[in-house]
Amino acid sequence: LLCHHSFMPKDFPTLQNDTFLRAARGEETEHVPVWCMRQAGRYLPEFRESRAGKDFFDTCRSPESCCELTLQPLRRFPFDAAIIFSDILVVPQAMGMDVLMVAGKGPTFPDPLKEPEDLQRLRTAVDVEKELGYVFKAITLTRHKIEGKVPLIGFTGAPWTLMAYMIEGGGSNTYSKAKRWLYRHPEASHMLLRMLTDVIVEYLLGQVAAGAQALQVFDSHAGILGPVQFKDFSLPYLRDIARRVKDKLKETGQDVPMIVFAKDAHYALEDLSQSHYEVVGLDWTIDPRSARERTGGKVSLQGNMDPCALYSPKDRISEIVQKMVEGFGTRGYIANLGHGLYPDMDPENVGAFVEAVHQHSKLMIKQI
Ligand SMILES: Cc1c2[nH]c(c1CCC(=O)O)Cc1[nH]c(c(CCC(=O)O)c1C)Cc1[nH]c(c(CCC(=O)O)c1C)Cc1[nH]c(c(CCC(=O)O)c1C)C2
Repeated sequence: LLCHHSFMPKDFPTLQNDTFLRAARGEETEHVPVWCMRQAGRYLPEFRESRAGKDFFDTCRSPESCCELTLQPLRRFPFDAAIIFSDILVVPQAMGMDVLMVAGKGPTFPDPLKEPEDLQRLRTAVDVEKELGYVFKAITLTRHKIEGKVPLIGFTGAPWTLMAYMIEGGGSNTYSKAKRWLYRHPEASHMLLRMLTDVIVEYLLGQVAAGAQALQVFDSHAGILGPVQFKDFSLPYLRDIARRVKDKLKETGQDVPMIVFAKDAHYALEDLSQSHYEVVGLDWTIDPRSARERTGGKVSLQGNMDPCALYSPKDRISEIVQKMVEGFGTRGYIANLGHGLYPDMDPENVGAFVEAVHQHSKLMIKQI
């Protein structure tokens, strides 16, 4: 990897607001930092306009488009972090699978994995620089264009979540095709999860070399697994990713906070807090105070307002935010939603959410 990326000084602008990075490390801040999953998304009219008539994955392959879409929410709201516009499904593409974005349906694999023999169709040694270099270019460009206003987050899908899409061929209610593999083909499942893990490690290291200042791993479909299957088929790979990325970064003296978001995996909270990630992301089904107790102050927490709370009037949003911040406490806390923004949400209410986090937390921190 070193020889590919040739850690050339990229002369990035100086970071002016490191609140998000300090909170990730559990350090003191003047306010609680806040960002939203899917903050670069369809709830913004300017996003819909930029994306209009263009293929989704063509957009992902254009560093200029990714940069513009990443910056759009920052022009409207004082978010404390940006997340690079891309998608988790670029990794299966890099491994040789076709993925199309079908309007009104979502991501679709025309030829999903059906049986273990299909693993032979996947590229074994993936050259991430060749297959995913466009993401690295987007990150480097965006890191320049963000002008040091806030840190830039890179991300990946977790092995289990990507495996689920590769077998289902798209979204699903039951994920029964993918879960069938876990019960019927455990060895092939582990082989696929290992292949994904290897690509993901290189992919995340490439993102950091390109300029990502934090990394989030999305295990969006963790909740469809129970505690036993999560321990067997997801957790070991999540841990392996953090361990290998961190060990490699240490060699070059880099320290990049990592966030794990295993949606609906409340049963795994204790394990997740001891899986080498600085931050554990939470969905809205977990009570803030009990999340703190169960993670024992070992990690920072991120989350977890129900996205649908954004349908409330603004004064109600402010009350909900206040309770949430009181529940988590202001130290080692990054405010976010429990999942992504939906396309029909009112940008004004997103602004109210961000403002409420800043306002309430500033007051609370002053009183400490
Ligand atoms: C805005 C967007 C994205 N992907 C998709 C869209 C909507 C389609 C469009 O704009 O045309 C399709 C798009 N991509 C995906 C889906 C979900 C499909 C399904 O499961 O039914 C859709 C509609 C798959 C996907 N893609 C992603 C996840 C993990 C997070 C999560 O759980 O929501 C998942 C599961 C990650 C993702 N995806 C995206 C980002 C960057 C923007 C940001 O967050 O601000 C990120 C981080 C961008």
